[in-house]
Amino acid sequence: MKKIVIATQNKGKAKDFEALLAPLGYKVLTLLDVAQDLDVEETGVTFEENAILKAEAVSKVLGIPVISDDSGLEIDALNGEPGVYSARYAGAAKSDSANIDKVLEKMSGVPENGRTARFRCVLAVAAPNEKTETFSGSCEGIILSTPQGNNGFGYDPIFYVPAQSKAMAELLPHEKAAISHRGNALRELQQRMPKWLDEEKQS
Ligand SMILES: O=c1nc[nH]c2c1ncn2[C@H]1C[C@H](O)[C@@H](COP(=O)(O)OP(=O)(O)OP(=O)(O)O)O1
Ligand SMILES: [Mg+2]
Repeated sequence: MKKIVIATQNKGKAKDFEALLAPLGYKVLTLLDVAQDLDVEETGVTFEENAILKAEAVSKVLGIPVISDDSGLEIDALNGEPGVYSARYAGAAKSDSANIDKVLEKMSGVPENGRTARFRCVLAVAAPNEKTETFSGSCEGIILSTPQGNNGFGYDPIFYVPAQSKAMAELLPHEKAAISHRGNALRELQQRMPKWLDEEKQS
């Protein structure tokens, strides 16, 4: 089976990537499997910058091609917050439930037609001696006023997907994969697969 390393410490992302890549015949490994303490500081101010920082740092340390994911939630009523700060919105401890509470508090009193938002995902593909490439995807939704559903991770319980008439956290992994920002970015990557990544398929 082909193996691919995703440069992430996030278990929720790992599950999303498994749902996306297992059907394509890839075994997904993450930093949780191969380099638990490899933590890259996210000093960029855009998803692209942070995705590139993570992919290049991890590819350099491991000496192999990797894909990184930098993603987050943009809420129109909050001028695009939490954006690139989504993981750290309620503090450095990176708590999903504290982040959700902070969003719900800031959005209290905002009527339904003003609760538009989107998830964004930028994937960066880096390899030793190759030019790093990025791919992006988004997914439109509405911020709920109470959490719904137990699947997924992060802000999924407060992100309503009109196209599915469900919260993201109510979708099954393959249903999320079909419509998510991460799925859309990965499909973009597949369309413009860097040759050297395609050739890298390990057995
Ligand atoms: O599908 C998603 N469903 C719900 N929430 C999501 C999703 N995708 C990103 N998000 C939120 C979670 C986290 O608060 C932030 C990502 O931050 P981000 O820095 O990219 O990831 P992270 O620090 O958790 O892991 P890592 O950097 O090791 O990949 O956006
Ligand atoms: Mg991060």
